[in-house]
Amino acid sequence: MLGVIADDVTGASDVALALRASGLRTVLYFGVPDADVAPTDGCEAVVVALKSRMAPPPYAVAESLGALRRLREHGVRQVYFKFCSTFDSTADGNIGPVLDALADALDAPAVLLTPSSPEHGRTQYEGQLFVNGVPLAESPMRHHPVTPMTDSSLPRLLRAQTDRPVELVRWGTVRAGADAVRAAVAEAAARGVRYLLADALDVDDLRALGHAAADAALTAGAAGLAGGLAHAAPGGALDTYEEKDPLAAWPAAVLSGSCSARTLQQLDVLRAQGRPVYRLDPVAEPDPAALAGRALDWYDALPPGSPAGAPVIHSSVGPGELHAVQRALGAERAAAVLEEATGRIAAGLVARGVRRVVAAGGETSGSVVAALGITGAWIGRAAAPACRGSAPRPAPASRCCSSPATSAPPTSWRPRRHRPGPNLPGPGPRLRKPLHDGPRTPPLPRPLPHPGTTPGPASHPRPYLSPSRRAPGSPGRPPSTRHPGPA
Ligand SMILES: Nc1ncnc2c1ncn2[C@@H]1O[C@H](COP(=O)(O)OP(=O)(O)O)[C@@H](O)[C@H]1O
Ligand SMILES: O=C(O)[C@@H](O)C(=O)COP(=O)(O)O
Repeated sequence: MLGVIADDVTGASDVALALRASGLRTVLYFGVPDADVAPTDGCEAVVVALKSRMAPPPYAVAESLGALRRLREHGVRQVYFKFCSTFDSTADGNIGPVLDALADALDAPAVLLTPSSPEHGRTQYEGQLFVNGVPLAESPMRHHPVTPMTDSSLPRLLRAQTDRPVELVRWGTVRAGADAVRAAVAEAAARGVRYLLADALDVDDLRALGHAAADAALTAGAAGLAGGLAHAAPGGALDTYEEKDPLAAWPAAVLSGSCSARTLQQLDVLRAQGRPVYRLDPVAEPDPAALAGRALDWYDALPPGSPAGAPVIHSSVGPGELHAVQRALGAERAAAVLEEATGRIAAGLVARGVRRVVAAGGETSGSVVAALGITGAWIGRAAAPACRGSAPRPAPASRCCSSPATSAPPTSWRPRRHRPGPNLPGPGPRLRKPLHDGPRTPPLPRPLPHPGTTPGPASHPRPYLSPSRRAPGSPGRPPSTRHPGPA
């Protein structure tokens, strides 16, 4: 069984989707599963979503090792560390430190890795990372609010984060197939090389790499290589999806904290459709609870039965406005205020009857999932490229987390009509069984208390919020909101 440790929520759902699309019955946990949960019953792949991408390295390492321990207790022998296809990180980490810790724990001699994910427009050639054909440092990722990427050289980026030797597996070797890659890895490992960044331009390259790493204890990368590994994995028999659409017809809302170029395009489309749109302004109101309160007041004032479509609450802005906010509040504080406020808004919307939350942004989705107390999910069909539907437990809302970086251009995406909170009937539709996977699907996992939280169904993963990222007086985590009816 394959175990995946992912550094954020959207990355985790991205990789889970890649595994599911390759036919592996895949379960996704938000946070490290509790010790007495048997997440592997009936699963061929288990994904643990952490919120460690932007945390201090020691926290990211500890969380990743906690996830590894739990996965191993449940029979996982092969581990994939999922990081972002745009290598989102700082010079301190967290990709290098987490790789080092996992490689030591698994006694992995040399680790094959690549952020290449051609399905999402990411390719690696001669160790350079391209985003839709543009070098990473020239792509919109250079403006990321927290991890701006200003270098396209993957060896240079990784070497800044680890002392261990890093080399490339060049495209010619990858193209020569799995045996050639295996030989190159063995030869490099014998010379003491520890990380091999593999070029990959298309799905055939990723499959060659997946087959080459089929027996490796540790492999790493984005969703692309995970798909290659799944292709090489035994099992993979789950080839049909139930046709039911779990996301249809329930009250919906869109929450966006991503400032990616793609998200801004998507928001433009929603505005052009005439949807009610509310922008969070953390400079005008830096208290997360009050900021959330203002947004919920706006939501409550929407006319009942508005045909305009699902309302949108966002903080997404282009680079100019982003820098203005960050100058006023500091980048970390702005992010912390907005993440906490967005979690509170998600909880408030669910309390008002919203049952479908579309969340844009990895950190943002992490806050939403934590605030809603969603602890695990079976993976369903992609609602759109890089936009995942899942059936969560406990189930205050169905959700769909979108990775702005990898999601589809905004063409026809159209959440259903908005039905405002005050006039809603009681509980929304219930999820009677895991969606999509049909009769062979095992029962959903029990709720997963995060280490350090009170065990039991009311607890949920605690996202990382360092004291410096918390707004003054903020508890660091919004209160959990329970579904008004049974899950
Ligand atoms: N207007 C804003 N000003 C400052 N920071 C912002 C603003 N809007 C969003 N952010 C922060 O930027 C970060 C975006 O990260 P994330 O949600 O992971 O999106 P992405 O998937 O695009 O990386 C979050 O921490 C979010 O709170
Ligand atoms: O690999 C990717 O690009 C995605 O799976 C991913 O990690 C998305 O992160 P966000 O852009 O923060 O949503």
